[in-house]
Amino acid sequence: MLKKHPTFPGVKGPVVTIIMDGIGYSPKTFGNAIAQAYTPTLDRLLATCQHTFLKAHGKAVGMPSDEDMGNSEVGHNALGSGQVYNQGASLVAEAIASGTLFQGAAWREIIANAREHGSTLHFIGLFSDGNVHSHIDHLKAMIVRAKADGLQRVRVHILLDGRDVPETSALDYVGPFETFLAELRKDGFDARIASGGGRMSITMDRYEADWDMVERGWRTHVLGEARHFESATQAIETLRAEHPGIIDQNLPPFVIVQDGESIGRIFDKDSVIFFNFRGDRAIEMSRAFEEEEFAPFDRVRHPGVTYAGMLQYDGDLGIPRRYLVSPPAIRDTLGEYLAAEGITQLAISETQKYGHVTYFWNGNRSGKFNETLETYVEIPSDKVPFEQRPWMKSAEITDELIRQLKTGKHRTARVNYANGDMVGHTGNYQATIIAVETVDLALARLLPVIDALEGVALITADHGNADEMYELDKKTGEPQQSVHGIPKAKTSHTLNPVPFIYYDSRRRAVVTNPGDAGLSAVAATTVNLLGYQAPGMWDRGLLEFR
Ligand SMILES: O=C(O)[C@@H](CO)OP(=O)(O)O
Ligand SMILES: [Mn+2]
Ligand SMILES: [Mn+2]
Repeated sequence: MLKKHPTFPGVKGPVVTIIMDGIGYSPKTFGNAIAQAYTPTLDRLLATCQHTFLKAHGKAVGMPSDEDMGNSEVGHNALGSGQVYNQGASLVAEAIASGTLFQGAAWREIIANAREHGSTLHFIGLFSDGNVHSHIDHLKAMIVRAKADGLQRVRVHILLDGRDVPETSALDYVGPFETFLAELRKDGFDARIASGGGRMSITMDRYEADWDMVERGWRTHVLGEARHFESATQAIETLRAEHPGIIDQNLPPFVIVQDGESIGRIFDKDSVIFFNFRGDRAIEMSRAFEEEEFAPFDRVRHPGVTYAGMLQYDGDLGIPRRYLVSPPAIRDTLGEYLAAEGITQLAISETQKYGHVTYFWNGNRSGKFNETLETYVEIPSDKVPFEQRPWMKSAEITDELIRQLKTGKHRTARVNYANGDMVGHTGNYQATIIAVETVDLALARLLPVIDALEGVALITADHGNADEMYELDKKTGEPQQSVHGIPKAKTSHTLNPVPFIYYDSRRRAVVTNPGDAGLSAVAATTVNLLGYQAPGMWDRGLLEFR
């Protein structure tokens, strides 16, 4: 239970946390869609409200190093738990370095199964060093170990990135990886890339936004049904030539063949490792492998394999059953404390970010702590490339959020506006400016309602994205120019901090930041505003009450 705050009785109205996904802060204006956008509301807030900037990347959110950008998983975990845990990226790197990954039951079962049947070990996952969902070094370490453990045959199903790494960098990963595999093959070990495709085209759907993506992935990896190529390099080069301007994340699926036959279909008795450590985009394919009865699409053939995820992706539902590394044991979350205290909570977003404000927010658990106290609202996302609809569902989310707040039922609320991030990931600058303006407009509608209810808004973000729309040169920090002198579009998140704006027309507190506060400070801030002290394991809040 929470202890009462010594001096502050709590605000009367709702405490609303507004997460502007992918809206970080950079003082640079060139290539910064937030600076370029017309944002009268954000400008006014920054001019008139107490605010600070929070760390949203690197060690401040549990990533291995400060070179690692932030992402929605680690960002919402920190926001929703008030704590910083060593995250999947860190835990897997450590488990490989110490060898504990290979001593665990899951790895031993994967190996024993393939050895016993002389079958194939398949790896499926995001093929880059982005460290948001996966890291190619983890994949390489496991292949080396599989060979040392006596396996004969490995097949790798590569999901091309271009979203956490430069937008057309796939060959920078494929080339060296082919050399790496060729080296391992010298004494008879048979390891090859078997299939692949862009991560936004196959396999890595999330929150059941588009099961067709997963079905295409299944047909590609498992059934070997996609366009045939002799090699991944040939596939990528051909598909790029046929789709001018396409970026890696959208490349169509492909299957590698030899003598007209797919070299890597997945059969009964094979072993399969999904090597992403992040869960949202790994859950659906894991379900397709694990579930006996499966409704989302027709699998045609459901091979009986020994399946493992890099981590367990959903702690509530136990997906997948077998996993190589235990996920961070995120406990004592804000949601859990509020539920125990009898405080109502509203979580709302559109499909693309729905799990962010529920599952990630609650420490990677999909259930509620208390059915009657918690209301979760999902507004269905459009199924289009988001540069074509940069406003996404922000108006509908705002309509519903306003309606819900006016019922008076919710003491707390959290909302995620996806625009800055989802449109930022397309690399389309013009559309991203519209995305940011859309969020500004939503704030303009929402804040007066919160004010009228005598509530407070905490306006922040989970990490940057729209704040840097051009790749920056590592040495100079200036935008990289392409051959034509045009800056190179950047699709990934950034290392920038995020704003934290305390919107309270009654100005009941002042913002204090010792200088190094991160996203984990928001949970304590929330309970303080409700009139409670934060539990001891949380990072301290950002407000001092007058
Ligand atoms: O789209 C995603 O999966 C990631 C980028 O890899 O973005 P976010 O962390 O904002 O969800
Ligand atoms: Mn995000
Ligand atoms: Mn993102």
